[in-house]
Amino acid sequence: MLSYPSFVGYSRKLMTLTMILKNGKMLLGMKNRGMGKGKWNGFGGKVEPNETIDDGAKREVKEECGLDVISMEKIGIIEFEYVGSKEILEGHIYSCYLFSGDIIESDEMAPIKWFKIEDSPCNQMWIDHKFWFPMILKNIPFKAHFKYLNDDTMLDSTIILTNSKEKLKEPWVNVIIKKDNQIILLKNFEESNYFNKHEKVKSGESVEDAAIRYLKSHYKIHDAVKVQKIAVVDIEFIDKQFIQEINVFVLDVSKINKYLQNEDFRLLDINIIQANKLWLDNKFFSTLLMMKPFKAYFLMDEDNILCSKYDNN
Ligand SMILES: COc1nc(N)nc2c1ncn2[C@H]1C[C@H](O)[C@@H](COP(=O)(O)OP(=O)(O)OP(=O)(O)O)O1
Repeated sequence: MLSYPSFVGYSRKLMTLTMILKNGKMLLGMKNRGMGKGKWNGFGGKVEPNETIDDGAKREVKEECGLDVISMEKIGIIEFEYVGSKEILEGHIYSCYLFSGDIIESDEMAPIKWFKIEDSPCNQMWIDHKFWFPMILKNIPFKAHFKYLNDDTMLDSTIILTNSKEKLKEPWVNVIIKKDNQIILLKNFEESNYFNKHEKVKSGESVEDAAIRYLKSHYKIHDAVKVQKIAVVDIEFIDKQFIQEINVFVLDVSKINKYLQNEDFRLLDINIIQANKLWLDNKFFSTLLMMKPFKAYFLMDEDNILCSKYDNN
């Protein structure tokens, strides 16, 4: 369901961006002019007409921070689009762990500093950085598109992993019980993200049967209970070889009390859920509670969402 935009009729400008890394740190320079002025970034710029993209990347590193690249690896290609422009900036993104020489600040980039990866100055960097940097660290090839309204407002992002052999899908279920304006959480719900734990679908079992099994194992429910499948959510972790397919069912018990007698659960107001960190993102619960079937896709690095897409058709 993850569709990637195409740019027929657009011109392209080739650019490079090299992230220099060493011992858990990355080298960043503060851009003092032109594109990205006032932002910390890796080193790079436009590819010149008579050079290869790799050579352009090495030249820019030398010009902007004085270092000679000994070896580098291209990890991703990012297409940057600005609303209203018919030019795509095609950024070739490299990692470099082997280099020589001394750091020399340039007119264009100063100061230049090593930052611990976990202390990167995110709020003074391009918004897109946090979405693709995990792939640089884990050496996972990717292709991405980021659509900007202006330098500080991103409207849309798409990331696809380009090395993925077709990943296998692993079906799971989850059942949300809704009572009026409240959601029922089981005692073992994930405190951090307000969601009951998912249950794996057994081999040969339908997702519908798994949903009923899930309900029966947690609540005293009537055999004839009707659950409604509302969402299929594909969750791809960048470093796992399978995609978790969560089939999310909803059981609305607003008018039926008998299912919920003597149970060990907690009721949570939807407004409270929406004001807090939710399972996945802010849009998920509100879309779910509209009760119209939808599909969603999330690309994750541990707990961080790198890309999310909804398909409500
Ligand atoms: C739009 O979002 C961007 N995100 C990120 N992470 N990086 C970006 C974005 N737009 C541009 N960049 C990078 C790509 C290049 O590394 C530099 C821009 O290079 P510049 O335009 O300064 O190119 P130069 O050839 O160095 O420019 P001069 O002609 O001034 O030498 O930023």
